[in-house]
Amino acid sequence: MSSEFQFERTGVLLELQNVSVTRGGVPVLRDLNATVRDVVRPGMSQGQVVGLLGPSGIGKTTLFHVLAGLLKPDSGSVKVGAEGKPASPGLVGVVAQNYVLFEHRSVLGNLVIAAKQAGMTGEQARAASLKYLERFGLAAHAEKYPMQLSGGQRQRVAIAQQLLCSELYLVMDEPFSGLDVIQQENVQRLIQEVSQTHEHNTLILVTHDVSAAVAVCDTIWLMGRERDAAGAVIPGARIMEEIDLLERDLAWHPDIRTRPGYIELVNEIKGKFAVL
Ligand SMILES: Nc1ncnc2c1ncn2[C@@H]1O[C@H](COP(=O)(O)OP(=O)(O)OP(=O)(O)O)[C@@H](O)[C@H]1O
Repeated sequence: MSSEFQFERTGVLLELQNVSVTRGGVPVLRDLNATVRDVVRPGMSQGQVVGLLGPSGIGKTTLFHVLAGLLKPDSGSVKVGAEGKPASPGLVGVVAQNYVLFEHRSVLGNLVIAAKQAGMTGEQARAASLKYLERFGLAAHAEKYPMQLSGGQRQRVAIAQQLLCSELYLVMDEPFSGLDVIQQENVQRLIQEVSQTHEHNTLILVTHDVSAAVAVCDTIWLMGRERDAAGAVIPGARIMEEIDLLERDLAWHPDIRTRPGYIELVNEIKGKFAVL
């Protein structure tokens, strides 16, 4: 099936080339290759949402650190943006699972620091921060401290903060963890909104949650380990399969969870986990 939406995948925005990481003498990631291309949609500012999925212990967190520029691979490279710069903390925003914020500063203060870090003057930083607070439905909480926020509000502040201080590219660790279905749908909407604020915005979501990933992503990377001719597992994870949800017409639909093909794909991926 092909998408009912018009789109094209064009220039490379992220490239993992032969990335290998060994820990304690054991290969965790082995010669891993993957590419994110710019999704171009006529008349729309459309970003990219990639889900990084795999069974527990496969190496998702390790790859998350590599993508964030926080862990240098033993060999290979991660290049981001149209200019192919090496991934580094200033270029890549990181939304960790615990939504790290400065607890002794207000919500507005947290955002202003991030914006200044990106080189804005005080006045510009305040204006940009107020814009994000408005966009993320947080304007009424500007003067509150992080401990006075709900989990969902903290997550929105953390995303806004990272959007303010990094260029075009966010990695998020387990954004759906511990949420009920309604909260998941709110986060799903927020992710879609963020991905549509700038054409080059790319979000990479590291998650265990297959249903949520299929609901929100345009591409899924499935991590797993290869087997040798005798059937023995070869140490070190690779990206075994890239699933294009645009081609399957399973992206950008607000009613995705009820569309034909959605449940089938969720089950197909869960079935693959067992053998990865
Ligand atoms: N600092 C470390 N030293 C040695 N081994 C490590 C280290 N960090 C991770 N590992 C090993 O690397 C492998 C991958 O771990 P990682 O945390 O990346 O997996 P994961 O897919 O994120 O797991 P989960 O889904 O359970 O969080 C595991 O076998 C783990 O034991």
